[in-house]
This record gives sequence, C-alpha cells and structure tokens, in this order.
Amino acid sequence: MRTIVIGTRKSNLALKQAEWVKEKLEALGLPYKFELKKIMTKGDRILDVTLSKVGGKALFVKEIEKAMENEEIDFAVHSMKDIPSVIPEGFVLGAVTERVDPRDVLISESEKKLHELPAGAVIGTSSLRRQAQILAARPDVEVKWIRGNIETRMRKMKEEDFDAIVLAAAGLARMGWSEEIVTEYLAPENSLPSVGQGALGIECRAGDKDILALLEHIHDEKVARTITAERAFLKNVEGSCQVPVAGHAVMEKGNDITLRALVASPDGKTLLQDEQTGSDPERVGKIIATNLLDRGGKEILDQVKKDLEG
Ligand SMILES: NCc1[nH]cc(CCC(=O)O)c1CC(=O)O
Repeated sequence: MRTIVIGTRKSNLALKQAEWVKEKLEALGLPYKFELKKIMTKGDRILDVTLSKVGGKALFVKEIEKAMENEEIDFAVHSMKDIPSVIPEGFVLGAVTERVDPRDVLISESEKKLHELPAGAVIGTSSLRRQAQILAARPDVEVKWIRGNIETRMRKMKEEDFDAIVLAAAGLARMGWSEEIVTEYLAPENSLPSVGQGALGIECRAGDKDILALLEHIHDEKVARTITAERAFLKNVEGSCQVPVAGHAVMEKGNDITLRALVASPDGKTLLQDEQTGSDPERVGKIIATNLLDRGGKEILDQVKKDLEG
C-alpha cells in the first residue's frame, strides 16, 4: 500500500488544515496510507519582521516546493490566500477545497464594534489590506502591527496595548475557537477579504498523475471558479508581495461569477473598488484589475512596493 506524504507548515493552523485534508482522503477508503510531514519555512522563522518587508507570501511556500521536488512530500496543503498568484514551473494547484466563512472578524477587549470603538483606539493587524480598510472606515483610530499566529495575537491583545485585533473567521473556526470570542463579523463593505480567504489550496508536482487523480476527490469546482477570478485579479494587479488589495467572488445562479475587488492606499484615504459579473473567471478578474490600475491603482501599488523595498 502506497504511503502518501502530506506536507504542511508547522503552525497549529497549518496542522489543522492538513489534518482536515488527510481525514477527507482517508474517508474515501482508497488503498493509500497518509502521513503528515511538518516543514519549517523561512516565513515561520522570521516572525518578528513585517511580513511584507521580508518577501511576502513566497516565504511560506519555497521550502515546501523544494520538499516536493525532492519527493520528501507528495503534496502540500496551504491556506489558499498564502499561495502566490503565480505558481512556479513544475508545480500546480491540484485541488481547491470547499470554502468556509471568508469574512474578517474584529475581536475587541471592550466588545465594542468597529464603529463603536473610541477615537484613538489601537487596532492590531499585520496586513496592509486590513489596515487600509480599517482606516477608511475609521480614520480616527490607530493601526499597529501585530504578528504571530492566532494564539499569539490573542495573547498580545490582552497583554499589550491593543484595543482590538482583526483576524480571519476561517482561521478561528479551523482552530476550534468559539464564535463567542468574535465581537463583529466584518461586512465586505468594511473589510473585503483577501483573495482566496477561507479555502485551502493543494499544491503538487505538475506531472504526478496519481496524486492529481487523488486530489480530484476533494476539489470543489464552484469554489475553484470563484478563486480563479480572484487570483486573476491578483495576478493582473501585480502578484508577488503583500500589498493592499482585496477580492472576493461568488457564484451566481447559472454559471456566472461576480467579483468584487479593491486596491487601497495603506492610509485608507483612497479606496478604489469595482464589481463585475461574467462567465469567464479569468476575464472578470482581468477587467477589474485593468480598471483599478487605470483609475490610480498603479500609482498606489508602485508607491507601496517602493516603500516595502526601502
Ligand atoms: N495571513 C495568515 C493567514 N493565512 C490564512 C489564515 C486563515 C484564513 C484562511 O484560511 O483564509 C491566516 C490568518 C488570518 O489572516 O487571520
């Protein structure tokens, strides 16, 4: 019986995600054994630096791709939103899983919602996307960088000087945290999610037919279509590092997809948004990207990238 080795980062959230995939595959009753292998990535090692300054998303996937290349693992489970918009030659997205709640949530010590927090309140996030949207909704609060996994951020909120933090509902749910700790599920108008948020992406070797056939069983084509639109937007606005862009797509009745996306300045003063519906996800994503870049998004993103390099 062939043993299939599933690669994962070693954070608790990554482990939960990989275990979820392992259980789904085991439930199929196929003649395979499944094993998890934890891989320490550069992104996990440098948790004290702002993520966008040290190279962004690629930091979490490079070592994992190396392990696939060396056949130490057969495929890797990632949070979809951590996968760069362009996947390197030799690897493919073998499956996109069902999506859980894609929204961001606000957790505040005083249990005050975003619009109830006092002026000067300090909100913790390490995402320019969240920062921009918080400041657009509440220009009178302060955003401070907070890093670390979910447990660390919850602890820092209590021990340090944060009135509230913003996290993904999906991460909390997967970690088994009770919904009771959530103060507010943020509407897309206040915090449009990250491209891919709430879904898992499974990356494997491009030519591995057995693994690709296996992964078909946990692939959700409807979710994949929405994510194709979101990622087409991301790829066409730039792709690589962590910049203040957001995008969320839903399936309409029939086969149409509606994508809402934005490009924002980090200070939240400019928020460029667009929404388009169409049947070709690549095209919907590209139309919005072109639109937002033309309307001033290009200047914003060029400036952000310059600041990140500096
Ligand atoms: N940026 C880190 C990250 N990557 C994936 C998730 C969980 C959400 C998901 O799976 O989409 C999180 C935590 C967060 O943003 O709060």
